[in-house]
Amino acid sequence: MTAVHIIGVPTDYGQDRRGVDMGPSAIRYAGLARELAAAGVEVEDAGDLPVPRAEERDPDYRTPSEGNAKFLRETEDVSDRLADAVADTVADGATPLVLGGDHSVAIGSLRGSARDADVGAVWFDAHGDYNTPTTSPSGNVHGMPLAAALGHAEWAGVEWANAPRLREENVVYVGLRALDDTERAAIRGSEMTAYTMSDIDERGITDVVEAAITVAGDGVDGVHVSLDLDWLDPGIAPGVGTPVRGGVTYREAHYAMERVAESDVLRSMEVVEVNPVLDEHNETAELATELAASAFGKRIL
Ligand SMILES: NC(=[NH2+])NCCC[C@H](N)C(=O)O
Ligand SMILES: [Mn+2]
Ligand SMILES: [Mn+2]
Repeated sequence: MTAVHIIGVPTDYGQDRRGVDMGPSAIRYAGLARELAAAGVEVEDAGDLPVPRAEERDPDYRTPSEGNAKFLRETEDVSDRLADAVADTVADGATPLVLGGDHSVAIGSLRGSARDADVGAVWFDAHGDYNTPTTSPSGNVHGMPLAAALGHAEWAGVEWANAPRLREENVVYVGLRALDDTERAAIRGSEMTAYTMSDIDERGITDVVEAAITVAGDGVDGVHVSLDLDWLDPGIAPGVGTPVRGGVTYREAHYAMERVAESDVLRSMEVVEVNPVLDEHNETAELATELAASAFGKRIL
């Protein structure tokens, strides 16, 4: 029986809209533990990592070399603690399910997951999250975690942010549709594999997800799945801070998560960017809960 440990990370340091720190509560309230148990996994809720409120901190405390990256010191602190929690969970033989918070939590998840093993990653997101403190148009670290983990450009050698055993060759995007110009160029120049929404239109979700899991899992010990709720169409997932029209449908999303479960390569997972302040009747949190259950083996029949 798969054991899943839930780790809440109520952080909103990575972007400008308050409320995403309530994501872990909203997802739990939507019945996450019950849904996972129904999917046949043994669930343990490890609670939330303590995260000081952003209002008590100074976003601009940084050295000039850190460029345009807000709350970088706070993000370092959260990432360090999350990396330890994720690595310890994996060492215990369980699968960590990290609840964001914004997508900056991926820095800690990836670093922890790739501490003692080679890992790949599938990034289900509208965005590339491949900015650096100097290329970022917003200064928001939630637009940077993949570049941080891979040590791209100014992120190279930033020890707390790099995932030691994650290689570009094993990183795959699914569902991209909103990239900044410098970010687009960087992704093109990288060894990562990127499937856009057009690829899903053309090839279908079945084909794209199959290919993504194969590439991410090639020659590694396990795969990290990063699920940003803005991957879905905002019509069904309105509770996100940076919505982009033209996302995947309810069934496409479930199918993708069902394939994740079947592939049996999942080492760690995170569900991020649920913002209850922007949500409608908790429907985005409910969707996040359902999708996590599918990723951990919930089946229709
Ligand atoms: N995880 C996210 N929702 N990321 C959105 C990033 C948006 C934009 N590319 C930025 O860097 O600011
Ligand atoms: Mn996104
Ligand atoms: Mn993202």
